[in-house]
Amino acid sequence: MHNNQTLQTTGVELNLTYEKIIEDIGRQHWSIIDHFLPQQLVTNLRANLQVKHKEDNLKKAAIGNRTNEYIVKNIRGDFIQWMDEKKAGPIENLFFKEVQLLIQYLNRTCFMGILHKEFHYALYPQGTFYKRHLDTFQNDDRRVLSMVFYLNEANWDITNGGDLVIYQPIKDGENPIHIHPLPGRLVIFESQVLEHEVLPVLAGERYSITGWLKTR
Ligand SMILES: O=C(O)CCC(=O)C(=O)O
Ligand SMILES: [Fe+2]
Repeated sequence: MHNNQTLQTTGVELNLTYEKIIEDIGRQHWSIIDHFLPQQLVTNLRANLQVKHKEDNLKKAAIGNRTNEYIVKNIRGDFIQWMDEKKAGPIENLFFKEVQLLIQYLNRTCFMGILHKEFHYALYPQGTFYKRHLDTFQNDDRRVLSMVFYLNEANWDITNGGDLVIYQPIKDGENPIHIHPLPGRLVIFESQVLEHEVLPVLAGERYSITGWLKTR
């Protein structure tokens, strides 16, 4: 998407993690980065989510946009809470700082024009899933990149299920990519291009933060 000349003229310091994301997305529309967030931050964000759950502050996720929502249990079964950056505490501030650094890099090196972001915590109890969908179906064509940060316990076992499946279009058909929701892992993909689903959680509780980088 750019060359070193661009990097020099924009005065951005080369960052290999961000470069990998840009390169992966250019080639295949998605990227996986393990240990994107520091481990302690993952632990603290998970604790935040568990407290919200315990205090009954999570709401059943809905389909539709934020002003016109309806709950359809056979499409998605997760519980969510939108994050409010203005009310963020120290832990969430660290999270938003990490996201902002990536946005700055994308805007300066690839001129992606990302102006907004929105994130929510998500908890999938055992037995829940999110059927195949496109993230821009919710009347939101401003979503450019989808990001999912997995916050599962360190001992999360892949037999717990809850894999994210990304349906990568190929020449004659599609190639399903199975991604385990391992703690500390970030998955980032093009919201307008890739259909995906969350397979049923077979055991345990699946924790994450999901969000979107948006234009306009
Ligand atoms: O949690 C995941 O792996 C994906 C969630 C998702 O697709 C969504 O919230 O739109
Ligand atoms: Fe999605």
